[in-house]
Amino acid sequence: MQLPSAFKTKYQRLLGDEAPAFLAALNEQSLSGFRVNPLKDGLPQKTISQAKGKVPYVPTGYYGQVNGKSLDHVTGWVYSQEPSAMYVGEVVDPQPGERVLDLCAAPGGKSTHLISLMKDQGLLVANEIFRKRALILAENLERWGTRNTVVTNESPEKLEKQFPKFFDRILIDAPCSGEGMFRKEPAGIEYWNTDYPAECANRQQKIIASAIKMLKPGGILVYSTCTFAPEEDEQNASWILKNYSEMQMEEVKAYPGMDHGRPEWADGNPELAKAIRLFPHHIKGEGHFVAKFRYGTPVAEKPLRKKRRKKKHSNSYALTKDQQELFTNFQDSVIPNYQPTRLVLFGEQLYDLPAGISEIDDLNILRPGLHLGTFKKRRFEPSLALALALTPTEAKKTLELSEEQWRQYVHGDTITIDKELASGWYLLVCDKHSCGFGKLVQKTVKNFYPKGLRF
Ligand SMILES: C[S@@+](CC[C@H](N)C(=O)[O-])C[C@H]1O[C@@H](n2cnc3c(N)ncnc32)[C@H](O)[C@@H]1O
Repeated sequence: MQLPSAFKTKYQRLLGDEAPAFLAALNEQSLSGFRVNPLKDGLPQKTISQAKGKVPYVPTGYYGQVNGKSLDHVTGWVYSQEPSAMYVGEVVDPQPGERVLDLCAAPGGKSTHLISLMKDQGLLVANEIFRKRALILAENLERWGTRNTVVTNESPEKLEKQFPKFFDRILIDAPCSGEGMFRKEPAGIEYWNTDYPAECANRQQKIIASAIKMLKPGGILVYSTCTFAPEEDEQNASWILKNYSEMQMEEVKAYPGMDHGRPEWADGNPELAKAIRLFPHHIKGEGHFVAKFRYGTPVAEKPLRKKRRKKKHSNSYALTKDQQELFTNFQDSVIPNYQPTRLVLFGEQLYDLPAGISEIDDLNILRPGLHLGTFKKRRFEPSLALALALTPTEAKKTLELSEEQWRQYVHGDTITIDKELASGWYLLVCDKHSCGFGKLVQKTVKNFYPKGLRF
């Protein structure tokens, strides 16, 4: 790998004797990993059988690669994520029932991890500023099968106005100079110049300022980057401590192979050693920095009688009587135990909006919770997202597919079965993986797998 000479000189100066090992590690192969999905009803044994061991600091993490066309991947039982990046979610440590914001979330590695740790209870707002990337984020979260995640496509400045002092935890996985990913994504080297880290640091401070306004008293902010640059790492952590007297650093546990933050690379404040650094010459993974802060002390929560703003949307998202009946009929016959939190209608699309979020009018929302399906002329068509959010035991009507039939299904073919079954909607299941809905008419399963996802 051809590293810029100014980059090498910088890290020779900062790392001294360690620099040769550091620079040599950047010329080695990057490491792959994956996390398994605890929201699904079982383990992705096929993918796990090809793993190259467990990641010691992430209970759901493995070293190894995922086949993007495998049943495990397509149905969201695994997420491909670089091993160092997996530690960030563990540091955030979100709890079931909390309100959590992943402010820079696409493509969704950390969001899928956070909602798993939350056991899909509470509220995760996964935000991405760029629309194209936000669409990928929504798709990855859909595959993961989460009910309580809302995907927004907003700037941090816009969100701060909607959610003042709202979140228990916020993750800023900041857009950065990406030095830690050079060996995984060498194209990033082309953007690098000596001023780039300072430019990124400036942008990161604006994001941090917005995030702090959205933290509840006592709330947690985790700030992470995938760069080695002190300007974006310790110097930004120090900027937080200097500018926000309520923000205190919390110790991030350093597992074997992890380094502490380097106070001497900022203003010497010993608190900065509470952050951690992941260097590729010390750990099996790419470069990362993670710092954790607490915002003041918690105050007792007021009962929820505060009136935030007029609920002008309360009727605009409501279902008509006919639509309500169509959905209830589907629910009764296929998923009688599914209890929606709040049904909301966007055009013809029906969603289940998680509890805890009401301010949806003024936000650019790509996914207002779980997509349940679409109303067509006098019928309701359940979505792939709903299928992926259900375990087979949650459906009253399931249809077992062989792996070969599943391949036909994701290819868009109709499937013929040899049993006599009642016509209607079925949750399609292959080797315990819920994989979509199919409509049985006589012995033919009509294919509703989205055209854009077929392969
Ligand atoms: C490091 S990536 C996030 C990776 C993601 N957390 C994951 O684990 O998959 C940083 C994200 O920040 C977004 N971003 C860029 N500029 C931003 C800004 N000014 N405010 C908020 N997010 C921004 C990028 O588009 C990018 O998706």
